[in-house]
Amino acid sequence: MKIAIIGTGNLGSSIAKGLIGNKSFTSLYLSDKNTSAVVQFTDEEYVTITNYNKEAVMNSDLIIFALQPRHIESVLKEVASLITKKHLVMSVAAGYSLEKIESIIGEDKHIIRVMPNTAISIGKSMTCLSANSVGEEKIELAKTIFNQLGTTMVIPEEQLQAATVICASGIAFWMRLVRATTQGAIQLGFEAEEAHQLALQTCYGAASLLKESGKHPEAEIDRVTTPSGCTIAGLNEMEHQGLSSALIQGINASFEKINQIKNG
Ligand SMILES: NC(=O)C1=CN([C@@H]2O[C@H](COP(=O)(O)OP(=O)(O)OC[C@H]3O[C@@H](n4cnc5c(N)ncnc54)[C@H](OP(=O)(O)O)[C@@H]3O)[C@@H](O)[C@H]2O)C=CC1
Ligand SMILES: O=C(O)[C@@H]1CCC=N1
Repeated sequence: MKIAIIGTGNLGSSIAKGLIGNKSFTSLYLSDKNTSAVVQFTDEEYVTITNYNKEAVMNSDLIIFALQPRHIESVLKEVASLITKKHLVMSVAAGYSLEKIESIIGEDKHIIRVMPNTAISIGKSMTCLSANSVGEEKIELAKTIFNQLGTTMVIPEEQLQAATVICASGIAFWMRLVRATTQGAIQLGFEAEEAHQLALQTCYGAASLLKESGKHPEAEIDRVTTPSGCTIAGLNEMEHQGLSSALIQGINASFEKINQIKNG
């Protein structure tokens, strides 16, 4: 498959890294005003780095627009005349609807909104997908591509904002929890690097345990909380301080914000 990524910033370069790691393309165009985030891929086979969005579109079948909401409209207009019914167009822009994309490139085009997270660079993204009606024909192809870079879920477009908060912003929320645990461990006497390793492997173990056992988190928590022990003392204090409530309120604030993000 001939793929182009237009916009190679934080997410575009992460998608590029994941695709290159998988060698899942016949050619890959990486196009940006400033290509510094992908200069490391200059010598990769079948990869072309360019400043010309039109060149990338003309040489590709699948075009992934990885631009900020305030930039995507002008870039879509720039390349609209080159996009045909043969192309599959994907957008990762948060809050930028299928309807808006259709209004620029035409509703007869295959369009899929894709919401990955930065773990796509290492093939561990949770990626949500929503297609326009024509794009439904290509949803299996999209799943095949992104299943190689993690796990996918096809959802209605109305849920894509919520999925962005839980999965795309969510990776930052989890990282903050790892960081806070590290800070706690340092206070208990570990060196910073040791503290980081302890927090990270424990977080990885918790996620892996839930994934592999299929159990509810509380069932696993019950196996850890010795009666009158230190775990329940810590958990209850965290809840007295509002841990679950803070997380849920943060998720709600993030959701309110994403619903305000417009293309401007
Ligand atoms: N970062 C993340 O984890 C996630 C981001 N998203 C969404 O992905 C999109 C991209 O986010 P992110 O990668 O963080 O943003 P970045 O700003 O890091 O990347 C966007 C890139 O597009 C470039 N660009 C701007 N205008 C043009 C143009 N006319 N032609 C070519 N390239 C251009 C920017 O260049 P310059 O900097 O010079 O303007 C920049 O390098 C956003 O819509 C965001 O909502 C979705 C999920 C996760
Ligand atoms: O913070 C943002 O707005 C973007 C969308 C999700 C992740 N980054």
